[in-house]
Amino acid sequence: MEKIIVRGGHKLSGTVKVEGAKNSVLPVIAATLLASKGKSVIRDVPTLSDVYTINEVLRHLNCQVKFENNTVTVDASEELFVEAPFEYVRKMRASVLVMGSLLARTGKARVALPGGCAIGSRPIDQHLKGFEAMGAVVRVENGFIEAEVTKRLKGAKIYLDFPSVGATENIMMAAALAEGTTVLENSAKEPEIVDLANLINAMGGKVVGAGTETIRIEGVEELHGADHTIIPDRIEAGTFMVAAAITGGDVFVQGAVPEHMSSLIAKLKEMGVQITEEDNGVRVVGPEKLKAVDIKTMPHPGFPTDMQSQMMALLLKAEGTSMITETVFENRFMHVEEFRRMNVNIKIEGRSVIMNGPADIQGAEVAATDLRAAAALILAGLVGEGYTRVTELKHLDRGYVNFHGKLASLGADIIRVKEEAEVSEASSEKMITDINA
Ligand SMILES: CC(=O)N[C@H]1[C@@H](OP(=O)(O)OP(=O)(O)OC[C@H]2O[C@@H](n3ccc(=O)[nH]c3=O)[C@H](O)[C@@H]2O)O[C@H](CO)[C@@H](O)[C@@H]1O
Ligand SMILES: C=C(OP(=O)(O)O)C(=O)O
Repeated sequence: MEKIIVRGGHKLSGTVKVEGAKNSVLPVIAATLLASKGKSVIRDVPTLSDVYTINEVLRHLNCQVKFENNTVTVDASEELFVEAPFEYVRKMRASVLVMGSLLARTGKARVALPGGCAIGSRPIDQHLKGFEAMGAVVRVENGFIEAEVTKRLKGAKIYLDFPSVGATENIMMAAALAEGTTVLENSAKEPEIVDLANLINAMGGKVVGAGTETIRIEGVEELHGADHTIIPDRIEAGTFMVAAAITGGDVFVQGAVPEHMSSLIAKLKEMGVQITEEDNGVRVVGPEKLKAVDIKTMPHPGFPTDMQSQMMALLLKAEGTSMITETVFENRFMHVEEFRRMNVNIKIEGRSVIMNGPADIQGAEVAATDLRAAAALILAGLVGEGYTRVTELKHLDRGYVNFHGKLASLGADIIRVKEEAEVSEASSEKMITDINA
């Protein structure tokens, strides 16, 4: 098992470059299934375990997929298979995003039931409601969801009960090849939705209104491959902005798009963090003292749930009482228990947590409970007294490329080692002196 070891107390400075967005690339690769002609070339693809998983899903569905130099090339022109088995869906819930494209292309899709995960039960009823409205018959049998349509999907008017990101994406993909027009109301407005719509349009599709709450998709007979570059990852960018802020550092986050992060920028400014929008990125300067604020996660453009745990790390160091309310997922506070090992006092009250800072964070052995929790624990470790050792890095690798390496390049005292070879594999000169302290 691997672990990341971080020793707190270093201000970060320098430039860090943001990767392509994980939450964009997964639906975009799923959408390449829609192309019955030509190859799709997807650029700025991060080397994340989730990307390898979605590529495997496509290969399993009879596509040819190449991944080199941050570019994924997909040829989906052969007849497609229709089943995404449990082994992939278990690894990554976003595998369910192939369902809309498969159903539209082949008239059938079989996807293993995704089940819950550490952050909540995560049902997909809104995805299925959309497919049914377009004429599909949906069954759940033997642990699989099966959707089938006798002829072609038909455009429909669909209202989502909640602006679900995945449901908006899956329905958009299905509607792209349906007969007639689909109007999707109360759709998600995340930048990743706009990125997916841009790809579908580049493939010959007709999607308007992505990024607003009403999306109109006029179905076309056929789509072709396209060349598309993924937008920068606003959550990775936000995580490095918090890293700069928490250490009182000065970091340029290259590639960060401020318009994608207005709620985060507003909250960081309220806390006293200096943020300057520059050409091709944002510069973040952390203050001597951080101010406490309250945060409520919401669908975009509200505060992103995917930044909730990282903000919790930052608010632990703020002066005064802060409250975070999580409204998107019902169980996204698993990291609180791990933070408590670091000598901090966090109270959970229903869907909110309350903190009274600044905390005297102490290094500890902690385990990542999910992807963003992994990042948050490392962020806390950057300002902890002594060493923090973070395990369960499979979560981190789903969403961050070389996280420890990027932090080290900004001056953090951090290494990644095999657990049993903690000392011999340590590469940091600074840390190796008393790594077992
Ligand atoms: C790969 C990807 O892009 N993942 C992101 C996507 O996940 P994902 O697409 O799964 O998130 P959704 O927006 O669909 O889910 C938000 C909430 O709606 C509920 N829900 C969703 C669909 C449904 O049919 N029924 C239902 O009840 C979910 O359980 C959850 O409580 O958006 C989330 C919310 O911004 C982010 O945290 C994830 O990082
Ligand atoms: C929850 C997340 O991702 P996923 O939906 O892929 O689990 C995330 O990116 O924080």
